[in-house]
Amino acid sequence: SVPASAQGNWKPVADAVREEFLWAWRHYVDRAFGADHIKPISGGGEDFFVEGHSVGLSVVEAVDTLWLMEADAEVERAVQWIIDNLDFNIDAPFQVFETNIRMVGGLAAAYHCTGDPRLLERAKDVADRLLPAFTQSPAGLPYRYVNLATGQVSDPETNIVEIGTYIAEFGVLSEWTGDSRYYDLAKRAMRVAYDQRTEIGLLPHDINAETGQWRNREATIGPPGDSYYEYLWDGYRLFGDPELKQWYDTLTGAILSKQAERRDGMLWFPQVDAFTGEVLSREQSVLAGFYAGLLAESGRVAEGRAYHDAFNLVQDEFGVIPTFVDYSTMKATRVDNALRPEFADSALMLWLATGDEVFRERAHTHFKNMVATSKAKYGFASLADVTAAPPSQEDTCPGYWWSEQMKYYWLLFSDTPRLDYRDNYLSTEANLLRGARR
Ligand SMILES: O=C1NC[C@H](CO)[C@@H](O)[C@@H]1O
Ligand SMILES: [Ca+2]
Repeated sequence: SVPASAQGNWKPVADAVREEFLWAWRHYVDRAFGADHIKPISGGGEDFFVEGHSVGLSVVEAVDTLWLMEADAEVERAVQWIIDNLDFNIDAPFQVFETNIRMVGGLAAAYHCTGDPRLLERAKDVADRLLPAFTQSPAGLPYRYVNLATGQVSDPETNIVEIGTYIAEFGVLSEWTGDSRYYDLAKRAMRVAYDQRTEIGLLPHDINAETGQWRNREATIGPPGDSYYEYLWDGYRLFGDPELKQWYDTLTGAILSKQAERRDGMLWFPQVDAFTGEVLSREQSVLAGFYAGLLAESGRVAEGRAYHDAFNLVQDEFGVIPTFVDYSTMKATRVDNALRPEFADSALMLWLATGDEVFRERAHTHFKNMVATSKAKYGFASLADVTAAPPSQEDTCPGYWWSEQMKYYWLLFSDTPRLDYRDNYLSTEANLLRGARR
């Protein structure tokens, strides 16, 4: 039959995405409801943040996706679980960065979609429990862990992602509660890193939360550098802060001139020494794929296209993009892939920026290959080896699967009336913080 795209009719693909999501959701509800993760091969549940202390991560990550898919009875079930069970008074250290993008962001998105003030209360509650990580730090850079019950902080050996990926979630909390503390603490941490950019305008990625001193020399747009840059632009996009735009433009100018490498019309971003610009590694993390979308969103459309072209070459080569590929050899240097969503993330951003059908085609391939390789008895499984025939699965499904790629596919193919396609914002965890149309 004629492929959906040739008909210009993506509805069958949108229906397939929704069907797969609800199939996986029903198994999660039946077998692991309230667990952070389902184990999709055995049907069990597992904790993500702290052993023995699940906080319903997959429920919180799924709410806005269910809402956008108009699965309103399931939204109701998820919200009821949160109201009845979610209590953050847990005497254990939680990772500040992961708790913010997943739990603060997930609850904020659930509030944005449903308007239920009890969800905003819980987003504020868990954010307030993260604040000691910021306020206890002499340099204003958050420690990596905080005990949600006692406020005890730990681990200053951090990186620019974990000190710099808060302004979207903290910023909407400030906007929605009228308390500017959240925004101010998030921005202050970003400023510390920016003010220490090197003479060639690049940032190393590791930093000490107590002294503010750099802990390494390597610069990367992949982890653990990626969402620091993403949130500079996002803070400007969401709140119009011209200083954040100026920091983003300055650093992006340096990255494009000192950290980009062109090969056969494609663009790559090697790891380089932040002080000298010397190339240290040509390995590309699958997570770096988000950067193609960020470049396009922030007006560097040609560069965004060229970087997505590069990752599309990798997708064509491997079917599912390996966690690390060395682009000088096109060999996988890490063969697993934990259901990583970044290629689909940037496909959506590039489609929104250009309207070019090629990005829907690429995301369609990403979806088909995911179903073909990750589908297991009770849900979708991370892959241990994408180069094996067939690719081997792991008995785990990451929380971001419920928030990210299934939402990206749905928004790409469904033309849902529940999203303002012209003015919206998805966080780095794809939490919808602007653009829900109730
Ligand atoms: O920013 C992020 N980094 C890692 C995960 C997806 O790979 C997810 O938590 C989020 O997209
Ligand atoms: Ca992300």
